[in-house]
Amino acid sequence: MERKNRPSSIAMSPSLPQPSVSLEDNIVTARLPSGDSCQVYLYGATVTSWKTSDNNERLFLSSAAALDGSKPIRGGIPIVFPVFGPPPKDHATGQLPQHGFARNSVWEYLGKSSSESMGTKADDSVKLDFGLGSSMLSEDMKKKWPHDFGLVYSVTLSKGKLEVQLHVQNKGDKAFDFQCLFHSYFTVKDISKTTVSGLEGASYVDKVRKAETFTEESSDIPITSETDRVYSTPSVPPIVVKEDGKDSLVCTRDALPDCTVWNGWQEKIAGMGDFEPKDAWKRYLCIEPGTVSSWTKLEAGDAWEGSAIFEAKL
Ligand SMILES: O=P(O)(O)OC[C@H]1O[C@H](O)[C@H](O)[C@@H](O)[C@@H]1O
Repeated sequence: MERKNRPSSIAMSPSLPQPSVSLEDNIVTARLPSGDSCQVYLYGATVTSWKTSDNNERLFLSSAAALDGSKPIRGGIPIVFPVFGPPPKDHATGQLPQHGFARNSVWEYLGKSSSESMGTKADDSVKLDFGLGSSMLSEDMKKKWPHDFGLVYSVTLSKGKLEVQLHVQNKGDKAFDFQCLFHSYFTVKDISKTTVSGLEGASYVDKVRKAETFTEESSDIPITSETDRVYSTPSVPPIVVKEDGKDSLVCTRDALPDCTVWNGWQEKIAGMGDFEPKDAWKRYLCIEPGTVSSWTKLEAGDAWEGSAIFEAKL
């Protein structure tokens, strides 16, 4: 029957492109309408891929990286927590593995949120949250670091940018000390044409020169041999990687006063079983923002947050 005064159909606005997020085989993949994408393994909550809309892979991942949970992933952005490097034997972290347990624990995917578009424009960023708590550690690890803690790691992908943020909560009744760092491996086209600026005047511990402390004099540091330095830059200026004299990556930091600059060079990389191809030392540079030159003390019930934003320029 034909209805009188039939309401006219409501005009629908064409649906706007949204970020897509999937969880498959313990890997979270996010893609923006702009074409930017990232991939995060629940193992270590390690970001293993960050591609900008030009389809350029910004992170270096070794082709021999163990991706089966048998050891930390070589490449991408492993998370260092609660200790950087070999743990000092006389410290509460003394029994833990190199760089702690966060990079070789299985994290939980807590979900995604995207920027509010209010239906007026396409969402242009997506935030992925991952959690790790004391109850998720192996019995062995719990014994080695018997603290009640909660970590929330957020990875935010937006056009040309990747933000990583770590929230640390002390859920126990005793204070604990920690260090943390984002051990980011970036791709570079040619290490011999790569420099790092933003560190002039900073003091650094040079692990290649007997772990002695120096002051950086160069405004544009060339990487010409094995480099393994922990810079302390309390005023957190942006750190800029330049390729062929042009800015290729800018790293801005919040509450992360230190930054390691690492390239193992030919000989060191030759001895690393999970680093392939062997000539890839020419095509990667680790820029690792963190807080590692001293301990951060977290009182019972307190929380701490640190973050870094990586912006692709080229
Ligand atoms: O082999 P890993 O435990 O992953 O450590 C890889 C590198 O991490 C940091 O950058 C350290 O400063 C280096 O000394 C170390 O070689």
